[in-house]
Amino acid sequence: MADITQESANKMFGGWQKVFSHDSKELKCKMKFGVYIPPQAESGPVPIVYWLSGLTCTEQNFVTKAGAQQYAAKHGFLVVAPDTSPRGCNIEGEEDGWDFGTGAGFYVDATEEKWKLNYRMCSYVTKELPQIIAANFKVDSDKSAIMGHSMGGHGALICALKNPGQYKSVSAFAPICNPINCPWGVKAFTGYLGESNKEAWKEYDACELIKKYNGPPLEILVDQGKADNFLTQGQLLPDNLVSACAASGVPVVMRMQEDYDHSYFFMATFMEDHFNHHAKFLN
Ligand SMILES: N[C@@H](CCC(=O)N[C@@H](CS)C(=O)NCC(=O)O)C(=O)O
Repeated sequence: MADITQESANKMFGGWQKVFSHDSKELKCKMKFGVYIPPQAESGPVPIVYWLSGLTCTEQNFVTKAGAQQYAAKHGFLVVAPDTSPRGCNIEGEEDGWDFGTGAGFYVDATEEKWKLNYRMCSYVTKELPQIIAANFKVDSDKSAIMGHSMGGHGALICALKNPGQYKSVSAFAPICNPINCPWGVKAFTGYLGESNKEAWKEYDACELIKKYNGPPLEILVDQGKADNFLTQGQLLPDNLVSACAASGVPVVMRMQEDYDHSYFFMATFMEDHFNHHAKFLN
């Protein structure tokens, strides 16, 4: 294995849940990521599913709480779960809040002076990490999918929309659908991309990117809990995604789930459906 260090390994559903660390060239710091290696990887290259987590998460939240490994084992998918931001870069203000800086990279490549050296999560997820996975695991990179939760749901949508063809399918749980119009997104984009450059903001907004998407057909699956406190606070704006998809002819299945909240309990409940969705395009 080149350039990555195994931090942990646990046998699970016939495969292995592992965590690796490495020195990221994009982020210029040490990063960790989780990899579930399904039993099928012993006999040949397998498809890859990338998972992007939400605010405050590390690579651990998905690994320990989503219950996804059983479905990855069933379908034979390698599942990669990176951290949500650079860590320990000693940038002034990095640790001041839970919705900006550490744990809140927002999957953008920052352009503001203070952040632009390290906060390059878009390039990390779509370029550096896929290269590392291809170099170190028995995978078929042409068969990649991406999914995520909340800030990571936003990340999954924009990664798929900005890189036509790189991901065969995309899905999300409670994604931040329209960050340029919600408080979390406005705070993050102001900080990372600058207050005045609204055109740059649009390059990281799923509702804006859908308007100009011109790649292979994408069928988006979204689950959203109706009892999600961040839905009521206007952070997620799923209706805006449905409208943007309708206007652009991009198919989206938006499932509003009665009584479910924003947590991993909600996601674990519907995780199997998301893996079945990706299996339609990866197998
Ligand atoms: N910072 C708030 C909320 C943060 C939050 O809900 N984060 C979501 C993603 S937006 C999450 O996945 N948290 C970690 C977990 O539930 O394991 C808190 O800690 O109460």
